[in-house]
Amino acid sequence: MPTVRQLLQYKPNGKQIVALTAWDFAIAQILDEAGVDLILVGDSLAMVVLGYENTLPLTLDEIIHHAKAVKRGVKNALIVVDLPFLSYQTSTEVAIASAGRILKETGAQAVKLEGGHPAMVATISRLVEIGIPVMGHIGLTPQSVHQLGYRQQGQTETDRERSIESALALEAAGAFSIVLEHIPADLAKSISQKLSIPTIGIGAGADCDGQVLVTADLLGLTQRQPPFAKAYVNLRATIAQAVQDYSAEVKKGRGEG
Ligand SMILES: Nc1nc(=O)c2c([nH]1)NC[C@@H]1CN(c3ccc(C(=O)N[C@@H](CCC(=O)O)C(=O)O)cc3)CN21
Ligand SMILES: CC(C)C(=O)C(=O)O
Ligand SMILES: [Mg+2]
Repeated sequence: MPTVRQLLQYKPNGKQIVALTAWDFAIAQILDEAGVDLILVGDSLAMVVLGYENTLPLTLDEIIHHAKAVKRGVKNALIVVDLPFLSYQTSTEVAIASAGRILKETGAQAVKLEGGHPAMVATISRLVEIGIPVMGHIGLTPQSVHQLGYRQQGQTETDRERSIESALALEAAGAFSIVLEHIPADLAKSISQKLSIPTIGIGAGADCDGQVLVTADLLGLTQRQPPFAKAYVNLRATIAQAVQDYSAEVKKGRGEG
């Protein structure tokens, strides 16, 4: 079972980190049995599972409910849980209380917080100090959708420099890894080279130290997905076909359901 410490050995050993999101027992069990290194209970579940327009409405209670189910399905992978919008931004004390609830109530080993500005870096430093492993997340931070939209970040020179500064500050604060979302591949490569902790990319090119994807996108369950998300199977079509086959049998009076 990769602990946070073991995961840190991947980069020096030239090993890529395989990460995916999960939101319930069955999905978590399948990913874990397939050998995924890191399972993220991402707040994207607000959109792909709960049908919200963006990730903002998700509550701490809701993500804890899902993270507990995920934990029951996992034997080996490291479990990281997203802190939902406004469960950590208002003060370090609020962040400690929220992250503490996640570790205590779900059994997950780490939390992820969006942003790399000085106040967030200070909060992360305090969380790490009290024993809570933290994953950073910079570039496109979906909890700031009303300011950023879902456009690629890190395009201007100022923005590139700010991203690099944030990444270095997060590493110095003790983050064990950083998600780089929707930034140019050359910027992600340069950040990855500057850091000793592993970067996990999503829409950030191949030159990161690992990759993460929203599992609903990988499975072809989502109707609207980001341009960088690759579906490896079309489960929407597979499920629709199975439901049609079942319906046809029931209507003929030959179904068992
Ligand atoms: N299913 C799913 N997959 C994800 O990867 C994901 C979520 N949901 N929800 C939370 C965020 C939102 N993400 C997104 C969503 C859309 C784009 C997208 O369509 N970007 C376009 C145009 C954006 C615009 O201009 O508004 C692009 O070309 O960058 C990117 C990332 C990534 N995250
Ligand atoms: C896309 C990943 C990094 C995420 O934060 C999520 O799924 O919520
Ligand atoms: Mg998230």
